[in-house]
Amino acid sequence: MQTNPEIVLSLRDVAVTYGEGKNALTAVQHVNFDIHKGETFSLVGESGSGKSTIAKAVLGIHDTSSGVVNFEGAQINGKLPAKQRHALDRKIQMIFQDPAASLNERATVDYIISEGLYNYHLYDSEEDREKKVRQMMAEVGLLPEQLYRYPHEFSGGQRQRIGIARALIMQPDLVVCDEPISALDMSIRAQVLNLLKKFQEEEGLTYLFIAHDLSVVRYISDRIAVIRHGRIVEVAETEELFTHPIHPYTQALLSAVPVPDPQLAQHKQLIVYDPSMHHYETDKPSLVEILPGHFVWCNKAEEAKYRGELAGLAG
Ligand SMILES: Nc1ncnc2c1ncn2[C@@H]1O[C@H](COP(=O)(O)OP(=O)(O)OP(=O)(O)O)[C@@H](O)[C@H]1O
Repeated sequence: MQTNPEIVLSLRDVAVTYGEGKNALTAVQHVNFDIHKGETFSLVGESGSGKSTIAKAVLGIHDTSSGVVNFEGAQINGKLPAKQRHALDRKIQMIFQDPAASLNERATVDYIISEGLYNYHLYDSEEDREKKVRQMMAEVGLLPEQLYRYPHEFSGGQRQRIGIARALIMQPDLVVCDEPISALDMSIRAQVLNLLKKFQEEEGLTYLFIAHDLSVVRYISDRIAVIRHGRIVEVAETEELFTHPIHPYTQALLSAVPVPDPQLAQHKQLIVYDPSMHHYETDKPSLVEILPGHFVWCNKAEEAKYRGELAGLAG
């Protein structure tokens, strides 16, 4: 791992609230993480845990109620000048969960993939634009004769390829992938994941990846943040998280999927979930670095317990 990687995105103590007054719901709070250039950072958690809310805060679709979102060194939450917003909307692209719902059914593939190029005048001539679109189509595995077809003429997997082409033709610095394969048939999920991986390797792309499927997250991610009830409870590099899940919630989440990993199975037997650990009255919990690069949301007593368990494991 690089010692001083470039940080593309950073969130500091971010909270997002929906609604107002007595109907207000704080969907996420105390969200802290950095994403480095070229990495895939994933948010994993159950439905309703706040994954998409974090994505919306990053994309500026929903305001934050507190905290700071920094992108390439500049703060991007709160009210931004129109020019800065416009520039950001090109640099941060999104790949959606449901390719059927996210594509304009009345537009041809040519138009859908070109739309960002039109909006940002990213071509020299009509010939240049078409060349860019055809090149992008080839890269995502679509055929030249499909250029003037409409989304309904494609399968789910092909539609997601159109969605990927539409996002990546903008040469973004960050791509937010919100459950990009969960609406697809099992048989084509790996193809689409591999396509995303291929682009990352070729272009050095940075991904904020959202999923609830742990095997997908394990396959695609460099680092993972586990979200529960709107808070990050654990952050670590992928294999570290899967071999040493520390927070009881992460352990519970991981034990719900069959992972053929003896080390993990052994670890699961050693740590027993103790509900008394969730008494937060004694002192305020925070995200504590329990192992290098491995953070867990805990208070002092829990921290001591986790460190004790790890020492026990090591000894
Ligand atoms: N527009 C909204 N208005 C009010 N509450 C909302 C809104 N969007 C989300 N929420 C609430 O915020 C919380 C977090 O939702 P969010 O969609 O971020 O979760 P998620 O982890 O992405 O879930 P899923 O995996 O189902 O997409 C939930 O309690 C949800 O009901």
